[in-house]
Amino acid sequence: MNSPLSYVHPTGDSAWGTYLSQIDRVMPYLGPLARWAETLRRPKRALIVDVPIELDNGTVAHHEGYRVQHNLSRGPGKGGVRFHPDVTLEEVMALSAWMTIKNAAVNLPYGGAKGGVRVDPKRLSRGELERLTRRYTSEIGLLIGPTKDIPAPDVNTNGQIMAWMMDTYSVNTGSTATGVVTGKPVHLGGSLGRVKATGRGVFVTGREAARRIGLNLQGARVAVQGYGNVGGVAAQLFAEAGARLVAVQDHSGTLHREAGIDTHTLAAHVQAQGGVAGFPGASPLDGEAFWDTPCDILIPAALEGQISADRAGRLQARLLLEGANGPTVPEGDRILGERGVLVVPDVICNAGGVTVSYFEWVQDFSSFFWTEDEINVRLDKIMVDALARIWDVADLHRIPLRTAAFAVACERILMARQDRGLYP
Ligand SMILES: NC(=O)C1=CN([C@@H]2O[C@H](COP(=O)(O)OP(=O)(O)OC[C@H]3O[C@@H](n4cnc5c(N)ncnc54)[C@H](OP(=O)(O)O)[C@@H]3O)[C@@H](O)[C@H]2O)C=CC1
Ligand SMILES: O=C(O)CCC(=O)C(=O)O
Repeated sequence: MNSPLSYVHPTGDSAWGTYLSQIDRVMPYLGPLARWAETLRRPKRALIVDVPIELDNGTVAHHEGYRVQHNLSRGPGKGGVRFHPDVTLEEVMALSAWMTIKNAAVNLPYGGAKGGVRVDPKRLSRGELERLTRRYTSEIGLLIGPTKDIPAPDVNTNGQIMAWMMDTYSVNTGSTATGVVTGKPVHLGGSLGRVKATGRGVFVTGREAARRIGLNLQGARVAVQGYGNVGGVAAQLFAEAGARLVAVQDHSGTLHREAGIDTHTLAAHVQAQGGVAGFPGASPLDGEAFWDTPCDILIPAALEGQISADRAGRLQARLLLEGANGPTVPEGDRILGERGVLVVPDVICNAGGVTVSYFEWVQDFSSFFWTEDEINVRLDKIMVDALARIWDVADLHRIPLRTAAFAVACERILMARQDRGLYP
């Protein structure tokens, strides 16, 4: 293929390269729908925006922001917004594509989208963060809307940022548009259960996978990379089920305690100190040694590309639950398969967040709100049923769960593409 667009031929283990290799692997299972598969290799549209803000010291700083709508065949775009100093267009493209696959894998009526701003939010004051969020929202206002594309939290974004996004969009359009973002505070049209939903989904898929391979959660050793929204909640739910957190890592440090780390005290420490480093209830460990820690379940819940070929060859777990998006590079994935490590892939494992985002969006449209129990029961059922369907396809073709999840999702996406046709 001869294309001036660099995204068609990414290099190395970039997130977009990882995604494209996952598409390559699903091709033999698409039958006649393979005719439409090229559409999955190209984002439908990508917007790059300049986000200027006045800093507290009076200077003006410019930040690059993105919103990518990878595919809208099954419904409006849906996916989070990331604030991180390493965010790139190519990374947001990959994250938006994984949203397309994820939303279809759990059968939500959405396409896939994602956004990001290249900024270190930890260096901004609250006022600077609010100005950045509002300006970014206005800039991507061309694309977003309750029936067009609905952002949500991702790394370094939260309910407060969603509240500012909702307010900015509402002011700009002269309406109260609660349905323009999900992951909002509950008193502003948010849903009960959304904050914990991604970690809960990781736990539910992990519980089901463990049951199927005969791994008892009682006493199981869990290692978690990233103790934020996803990793922190998943660790707490596994601990409540009788497992013990033996190792944890974030940017600030790595901790180990064979007898188990108290997940609630650690969460309070992270909240107060900004990271796991210095937590008195465990011993510090060298960062790379995290990947050699004896454990039964490993949960990468930080960023992409963490499980390299080398780490895949060393890690000790029987079960790998991808809380993060894209944590495993293709060669790492191949090695894990050879070593018999069961990988529950991101596109199903961390789909609990977007599932409860969908519940939030539905509740906003009807202005009728559900109880937390109703939400958790429905979430559990959707995750269990989606995993069961993917497991059946994996068994049928003797393929990894990731390829099976892509097969289920791509069939739904490409059927929609085929039936809608190409021309307006
Ligand atoms: N929030 C959601 O609903 C969803 C999130 N996800 C995915 O889950 C992952 C985590 O997101 P979320 O929990 O929301 O983000 P948070 O910002 O809440 O937490 C991210 C965590 O990852 C840690 N981290 C970041 N970089 C590194 C690194 N290089 N090494 C070790 N730890 C690191 C952070 O530590 P530190 O603060 O020290 O940098 C922090 O503990 C992402 O891949 C995200 O896309 C997927 C589905 C939904
Ligand atoms: O809740 C959502 O809409 C999207 C969450 C997200 O960004 C993700 O699943 O990666």
